[in-house]
Amino acid sequence: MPLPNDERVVALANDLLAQFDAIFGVHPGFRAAHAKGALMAGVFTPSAEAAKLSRAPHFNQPSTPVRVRFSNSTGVPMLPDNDANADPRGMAVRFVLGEHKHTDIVSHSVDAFPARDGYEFLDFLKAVKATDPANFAGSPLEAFLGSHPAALAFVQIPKPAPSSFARESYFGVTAMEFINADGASRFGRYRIVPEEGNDFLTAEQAAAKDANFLMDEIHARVAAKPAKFTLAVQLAEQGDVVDDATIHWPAEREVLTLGTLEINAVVPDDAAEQKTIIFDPIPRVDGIEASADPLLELRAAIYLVSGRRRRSA
Ligand code: HEM
Repeated sequence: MPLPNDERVVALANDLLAQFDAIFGVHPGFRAAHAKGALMAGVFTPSAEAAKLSRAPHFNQPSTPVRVRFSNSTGVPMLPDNDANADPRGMAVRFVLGEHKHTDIVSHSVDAFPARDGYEFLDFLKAVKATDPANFAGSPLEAFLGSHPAALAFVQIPKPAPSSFARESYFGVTAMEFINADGASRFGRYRIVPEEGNDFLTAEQAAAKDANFLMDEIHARVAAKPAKFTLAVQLAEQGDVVDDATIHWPAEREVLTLGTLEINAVVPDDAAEQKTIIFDPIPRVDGIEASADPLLELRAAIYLVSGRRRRSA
């Protein structure tokens, strides 16, 4: 997972990291975003259709071990699981293809993102930091949302707390390019859907929960029986915009099942492994390429910078 060659991307990643620090505080040894999480182990089994879409190894071999990290939003490591700022939740998946060989999916629980690129996201974060929620009228955030419809739509999407990390759906948001053994290519966006279906809490139910209810629940659930998800991909048609995460494709686009994720074990040295593992939004595997969405290269840079800082703390 190298840093991009483009110095502007690396500089932007550092500016964004500084902005996360300004909003959430610096918490050595933790992620600058999605700081609180739980790391699990499991296995991915592909569907027969997966190999027709992509020649990537995990879509063509019988099964592949995975690491899965569920997380709360924000860079606050002790954030209560029932805090309204803990949504969207995160789900990061690593397909372990060999020693030092892997490919990842980094997804969250809304099918949207507030900004088209990192510069716009930085402006959004600056407006958040400069705004007192108690005095929203006339604030920098009100002005930003008034002139950025995708950001307004993102903040207005309901984000109820799930009853379990295993009762929530997760979305890759940015498009990837899938290439099969014949060289045929299709663009698509990942979605990860729980086998037991979505289940959300009302605000009153969430308020009655304790601060670690989701972390405790997923540990207990996985110790008792596997948590299962369907990995799917929404496929773009000719002419769909594939390099802008703020533009949605029509709901009727085909959704292809790629396989089943079965999470069946708690990682013994959870805290230490969470500190070490750095998920990568760019696939870096034969058969799946990053689209030209500018969020991808930028995210790869900031996850690496944030991850190296965490490891050295
Ligand atoms: C400009 C856009 C974005 C920025 C600047 C950003 C920033 C960050 C940072 C700094 C981290 C911590 C990385 C680490 O220390 O390992 C992180 C983690 C994460 N982000 Fe983003 N992010 C962006 C977009 C997104 C999008 C579009 C999604 C969902 C599709 C997403 C989902 C996540 C998740 C799930 C994690 C936790 C990964 C883990 O468990 O290690 N982010 N993000």
